[in-house]
Amino acid sequence: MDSRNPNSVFRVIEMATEDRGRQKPNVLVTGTPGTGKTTTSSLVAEATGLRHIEVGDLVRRKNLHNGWDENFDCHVINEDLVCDELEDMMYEGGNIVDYHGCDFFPERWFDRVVVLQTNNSILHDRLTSRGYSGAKLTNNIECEISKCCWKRRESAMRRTSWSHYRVTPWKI
Ligand SMILES: Nc1ncnc2c1ncn2[C@@H]1O[C@H](COP(=O)(O)OP(=O)(O)O)[C@@H](O)[C@H]1O
Repeated sequence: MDSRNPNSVFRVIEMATEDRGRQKPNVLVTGTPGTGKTTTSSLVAEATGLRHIEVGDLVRRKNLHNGWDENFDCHVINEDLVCDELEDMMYEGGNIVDYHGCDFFPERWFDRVVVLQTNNSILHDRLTSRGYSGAKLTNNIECEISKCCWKRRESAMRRTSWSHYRVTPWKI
């Protein structure tokens, strides 16, 4: 998917609105860090008026975590606090939730799940330039190669319709 192309952007939303009775759809955008979730979600949100919820940012701003993981250089997310924080917004509908995991979200929240992937060497460069190294870098690249996010979607969101996109990097 070219995330700057309005046709492919709107296709995701059209498919979501068809699926359930909510007035506005809730879409989960998942994939390994660096695959383009935040970039794509914010473009879709801008084009559609849906609310973009970047879960990592929400966790930092609202302290929805159990401290800092020194090994992986990230917060240890408190899944219960995150779900409590999101529940009312998800009930209302009209959200694009952007997170690399999906297995702790209630499946009833979502009308569509979108899994993003990108080329592994591009992903490696993006994560390196983001400062990832050592186990954190290896872990994420291995996760992408073994399609972890895809598999998690399969087991955690098995009844929800879904799309998989290999995001085409735009030329700079
Ligand atoms: N389609 C794209 N083409 C080129 N660069 C992209 C594309 N999507 C994302 N990027 C770049 O890749 C990097 C990671 O994107 P980001 O949206 O932050 O990924 P994620 O949210 O999955 O961690 C950013 O520097 C972003 O500008």
